[in-house]
This record gives sequence, C-alpha cells and structure tokens, in this order.
Amino acid sequence: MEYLRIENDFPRISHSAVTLGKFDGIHRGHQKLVEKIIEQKQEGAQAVVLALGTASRTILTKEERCRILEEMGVDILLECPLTEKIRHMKAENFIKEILIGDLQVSYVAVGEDFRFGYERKGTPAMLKEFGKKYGFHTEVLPKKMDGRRKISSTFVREELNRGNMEKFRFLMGTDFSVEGIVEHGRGMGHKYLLPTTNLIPPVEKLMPPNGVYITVSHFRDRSYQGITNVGHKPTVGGEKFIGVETYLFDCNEDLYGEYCKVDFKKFLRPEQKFSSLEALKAQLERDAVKGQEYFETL
Ligand SMILES: Cc1cc2nc3c(=O)[nH]c(=O)nc-3n(C[C@H](O)[C@H](O)[C@H](O)COP(=O)(O)O)c2cc1C
Ligand SMILES: Nc1ncnc2c1ncn2[C@@H]1O[C@H](COP(=O)(O)OP(=O)(O)OP(=O)(O)O)[C@@H](O)[C@H]1O
Repeated sequence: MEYLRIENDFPRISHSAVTLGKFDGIHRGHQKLVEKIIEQKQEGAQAVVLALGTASRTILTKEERCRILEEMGVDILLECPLTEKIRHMKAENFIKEILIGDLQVSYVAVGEDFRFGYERKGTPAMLKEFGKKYGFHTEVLPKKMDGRRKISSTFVREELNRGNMEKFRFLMGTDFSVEGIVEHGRGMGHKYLLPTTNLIPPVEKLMPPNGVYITVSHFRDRSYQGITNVGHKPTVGGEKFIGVETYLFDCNEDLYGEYCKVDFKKFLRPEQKFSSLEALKAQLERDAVKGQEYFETL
C-alpha cells in the first residue's frame, strides 16, 4: 500500500474508488466502507482511503492504521490535514478538482451523515448529483449500529477512556494493543517484584486509564498470557512517561530488544501508590491469580 501525506497538491490517479472521512480508528463502520472500495478493484479501480484531518492523539498510530488498511487490501492511503485551503474549499470544488480532476474517481462510498467542504455543506446527496453529471457512482451506507447508538470514533474513544476493553474489541473488531521494542526498565521488578517487559507507547497514541489489565503479548513466533500495568509506577518514585509493563505468566526468557505487541483483554484495577514494595508485591500476586483465572475460564 502507498501512503501519502498531502502537503499541497493531490497526486494524479488514473482510476480510483474512494472512501472519505476522518478514519481515526478503523472501526466496524469504517470497515464496511473499506470493503466497498476494495470490491471496486475488480473493475480496475485503485482502492483509495482519503483521510481528512488529523487529531493530536489518535486511536491508532500512523503505522497501525497503515497496516490495518494494507491488510484489508487498500492500495493508497491519502492523509490530508485540514489546511486553510482544504477547510475553505467549497464542497463542489472539492468534488470537481480533487475527486474528479486528481483522483479520476469512478466510485465513492460514504456514510449517510458524512459532511465535507466549506461550512460542511457537502452531503452524500450532492455527491450523487455530481456523480450523475460527471459519471461516477456514489454509494451511501447506513451507519453501522451498536443497539441504538451509531458506531463512531467518538464512541470508541469514550470506551477507551473508560478502560472498557471488551467494548473496544466489539467496536473495532480487534483488541486495543500497544506495540514496540522491549526496553530496559530500572531492573527493580526483576530484583524485588516480578520480571517484566517494558514498552513505551508513542505520545500520540490514545491510551486507556492508568491501571492493570489482563493481556496477551505476541512476539515474533510465540505468545504469552500476562498482566500489564499502564502508568507511571508511583510506588517506586514514578516515571514522567507512561509505560506499558507486563508480567508474563510462563516465561523466563531474555526478551530485551525483541518486537512485541500487547493485546489488552480486560481492565483489572487502577494503578495505585502502595506504602511499600511488599504491599505492591502482594497485590501483584493477587492480580496474577485473577489474570490466570480469566484465561482458564475462556
Ligand atoms: C501487573 C503490574 C501491576 C503494577 N501495578 C503497580 C501499581 O499499582 N502501582 C505502582 O506504583 N506500580 C505498579 N507496577 C509497577 C512496579 O512498580 C514496577 O514493576 C517496578 O517498579 C519495576 O519497575 P522497573 O522495571 O522500571 O524496575 C505494576 C507492575 C506490573 C507488572
Ligand atoms: N457506523 C458507521 N457505519 C457506516 N459508515 C460509517 C460509520 N461511522 C462512520 N462512517 C463513515 O465513515 C467515514 C469516515 O467516518 P469518520 O471517521 O469521519 O466519522 P466517525 O467514525 O463517525 O468519527 P467521529 O465520531 O470522530 O465523527 C464517513 O463517510 C462516515 O460517514
């Protein structure tokens, strides 16, 4: 998949099927739209996701979003920040100049409430009308629902902020995860508590509340169940950054420097400041029992 961040001009694409929106996390509603543009590859179109706007903190990192879209079969991800020029562009000019002119669109898929262009005056109906005139097809999808609530990035963010990992998984179709290279901690865990793997998530990634979670850590060729602390480790003086620190139940390997992806299954408790290392250790043992029980009852 090609990834392009638009600084000024859009690229010229000879034949495209496009879906439009913010696409912060790729939730189940977005997945439906992406599947639609992928179907158009059979007609010779390039499947293009045009992601408008960038939030300062996102549900998925750039790399995660790219990987998910690539695995789904998307050909090109165009990331278009909301510059003055884009924000002031009239909806009809956006259709004529960008969709028709640059992207040579033959098919557009959007959700029913999608709005675009200056003052958000562009609507799915307008896309349909222009499509008739200029020869592209617009498909408007009803919003995918969870009961009576529309699935949206806002909904996903709310559940992530609550630490509701089960709901996150349901809305996104995949676990909340943090990935990176295992780093050295201060070595105290190994000596006085339990051995742990440390990851430092990128600052732009939206994180669940600080606390302890039941997780599965995936390494290149093997996976381990465990419990993970997200936070600053206040009992031992605290770190400025947020760490993701995991005790793996059945592992005594040296994992420093290895790539690791931690999948979050369930929130257990908030991070706490304990009065002593012994008190923290006793709590960790109780957490580990709860974690093991969780996997036994699956
Ligand atoms: C499952 C788990 C839960 C933890 N819970 C807490 C906690 O509630 N409060 C806290 O201050 N530190 C907590 N920690 C962090 C420990 O303080 C940390 O493992 C220890 O200080 C070692 O850090 P180091 O690897 O940087 O040496 C937790 C760690 C793990 C693995
Ligand atoms: N639940 C859904 N079902 C189908 N299409 C959706 C759904 N949610 C969003 N879309 C469509 O996906 C595209 C991208 O959506 P976008 O990321 O802009 O909105 P969102 O997910 O509702 O996020 P936010 O809550 O931040 O507004 C738009 O065309 C939008 O209409």
